[in-house]
Amino acid sequence: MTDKVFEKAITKQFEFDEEVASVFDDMLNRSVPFYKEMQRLTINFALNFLEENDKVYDLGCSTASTLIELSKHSHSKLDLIGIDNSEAMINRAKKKAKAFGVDIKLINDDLDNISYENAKLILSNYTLQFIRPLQREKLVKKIYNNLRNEGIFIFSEKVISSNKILDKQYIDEYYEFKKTQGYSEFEIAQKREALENVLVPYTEEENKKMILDVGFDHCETLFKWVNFATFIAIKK
Ligand SMILES: C[S@@+](CC[C@H](N)C(=O)[O-])C[C@H]1O[C@@H](n2cnc3c(N)ncnc32)[C@H](O)[C@@H]1O
Ligand SMILES: O=C(O)C(=O)C[C@]1(C(=O)O)C=C[C@@H](O)C=C1
Repeated sequence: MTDKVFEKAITKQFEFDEEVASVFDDMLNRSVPFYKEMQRLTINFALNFLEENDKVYDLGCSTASTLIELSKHSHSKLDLIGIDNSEAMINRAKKKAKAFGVDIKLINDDLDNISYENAKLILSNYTLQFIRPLQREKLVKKIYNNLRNEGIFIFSEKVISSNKILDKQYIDEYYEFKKTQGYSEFEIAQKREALENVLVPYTEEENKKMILDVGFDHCETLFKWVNFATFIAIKK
């Protein structure tokens, strides 16, 4: 279904509710530049590190697109677990996984309430940005603690620039992208307002610092388009 969520005047902050979930795959494809390429890279790099029966968690899995693609491309049997606190997203994820014949454990809960023990790989694309900064640091520490030695964390985030002039250019460039995807200036402005204080982006450097501060041995940028970045972090 096509995303028309912000064609009408907004009455509340952005939420991953039934209305958003029903158009989410289209929303993400049209709102995140190179989303499909980012997903392809996430999967290819993930597969380099995975072996038979490894445990893989997707934190904020939404409709389970990434886990379904990972499963389709893996030659080994993997233990796939997706977590999302939006019931509407998890319901869609369950239907999609069934339709694709993919075995994924899908859990409708807050990321705080679940242990990701013994994970070889943790994925989290465009989810940390929705976690309050204090909680975010705690969650990243938990991710580190739950990963096995030599475990991998791949995550993507909307990012800002610490340079005010460049940051304004980032935003302008991103809104130009949204226009090319068929969003009107009204829809863009409405969504911007709805996301205010809900999506809290860090700079690329702040993201890397947060990762290294909790103990990861290595963190680097795998992919970046202006204000969207994908990172890979390795635990020793
Ligand atoms: C932008 S979407 C993620 C997109 C998805 N990773 C993908 O690539 O298709 C963010 C997701 O995180 C979920 N989320 C946000 N905060 C959460 C929390 N505290 N616990 C669990 N899920 C959360 C939302 O419900 C939403 O589905
Ligand atoms: O920042 C925006 O305007 C976006 O649309 C980005 C973004 C994201 O990065 O998650 C925000 C909410 C939706 O989940 C889809 C895309």
